Amino acid sequence: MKQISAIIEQLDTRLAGKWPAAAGIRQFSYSLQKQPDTGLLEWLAAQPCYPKFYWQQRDGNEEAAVCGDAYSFGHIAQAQAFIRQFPDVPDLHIWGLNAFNGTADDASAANALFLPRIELCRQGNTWWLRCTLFSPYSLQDEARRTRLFLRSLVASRTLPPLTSHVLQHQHLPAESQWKALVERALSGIEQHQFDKVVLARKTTLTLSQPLNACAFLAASRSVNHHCYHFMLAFTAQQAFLGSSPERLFLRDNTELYTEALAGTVANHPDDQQAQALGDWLLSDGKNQRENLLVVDDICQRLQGGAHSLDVTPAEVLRLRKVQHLRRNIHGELTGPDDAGCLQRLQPTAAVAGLPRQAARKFIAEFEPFDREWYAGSAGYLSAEQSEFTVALRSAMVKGHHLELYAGAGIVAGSDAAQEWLEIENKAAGLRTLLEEHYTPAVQAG
Ligand SMILES: C=C(O[C@@H]1C=C(C(=O)O)C=C[C@H]1O)C(=O)O
Ligand SMILES: [Mg+2]
Repeated sequence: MKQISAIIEQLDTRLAGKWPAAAGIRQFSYSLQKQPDTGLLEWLAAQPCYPKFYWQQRDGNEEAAVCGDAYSFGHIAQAQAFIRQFPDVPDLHIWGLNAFNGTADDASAANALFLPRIELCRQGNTWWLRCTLFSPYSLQDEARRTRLFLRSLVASRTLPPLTSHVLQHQHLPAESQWKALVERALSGIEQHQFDKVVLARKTTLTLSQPLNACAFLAASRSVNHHCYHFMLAFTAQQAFLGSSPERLFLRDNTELYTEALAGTVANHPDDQQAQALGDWLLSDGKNQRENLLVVDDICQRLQGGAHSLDVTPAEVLRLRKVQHLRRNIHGELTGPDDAGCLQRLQPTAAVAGLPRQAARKFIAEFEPFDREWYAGSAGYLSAEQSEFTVALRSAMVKGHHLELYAGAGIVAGSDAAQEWLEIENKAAGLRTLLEEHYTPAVQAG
């Protein structure tokens, strides 16, 4: 990464100049003349600073590795207000995670959004490095701190192979509790407390060695196609990561792109068999209901915030372990308001249920663990464009432990055993990277 070290040297020289001992913000951008020698994830893996965040858009064209926090935000409304304060710095990007419960109105919500000191980005075949200085007190002090930070950056290394293997696993809820929970949800549906509730499971894997989160994400990225790949490393031992197929929203000025991704069947390595499963999915009443409830929820939630909503017919999205029903939703926003979009859309009925409040109450009361980052969102916001993925097919790395999350939408007609298989298949997207021979049973259909 010679180019990167050359840019860092240039930056250092710039920062060594005279800076006002007053509040301020500055941004410097450098384009890379050619493709860096190693990937952005490899570069990020080597950096000894936290937090650090990685993101790759699901079409594979946009990638970012960002680190060092120039400023952090507990709520997207604060992040948005910050960006609006500086219209003369149009490229301010704030990256990170919103927790599942992170859209509560109180601004004390503990989300993990930050304005990075360094961003290394790619769009198609164009790479650039951006450095941001911000201080509410003294740019002079901040320039000095940033120079120290730049000196802590190191060259990329190749990622270590994945050598951890699984010693044991523990499901929460266990299969018998899951069945009881699904029955309880079905009686809530029968009694008209709600139409849909999404129930999830946390599986703790005990590993033979601590897991390198970047190497794990790289392994996932190489096989789990058509997904967003994201990781927030909090410390050297703790990181939340995932490979999710689901867009929460993309905002391009006032254009809004979102989707209803719900309804699931297993995938099959054989194309014909996969197609037969996909055809079954398209015609299955329970899965169509699951998906249409998400469309209803999103359209209701966007009322007053967006108009000219357009919903495409259902299509099948084929992933490595599962296939889903997807309907794309496009609308025109009344204004470029990311905090408003998040508030309206997170959590959608694809990960919570419908009506939202009743479903959330059921989850809070009966799900036997705290979702934390799972089913929240991961991505970025900026003045012009913002995008968040739903933080599914995700896991928390905690040294020797990996906590894997997976959930399924329960609607009238759901069967507890089938829904268990569905979450096994969803969790398999990450789990099989450590247990090659782990094969959840193929779902009926
Ligand atoms: C809740 C999850 O996935 C969601 C639930 C789905 C379903 O029940 O069919 C499908 C896609 C996702 O919206 C998960 O992966 O954990
Ligand atoms: Mg489902």
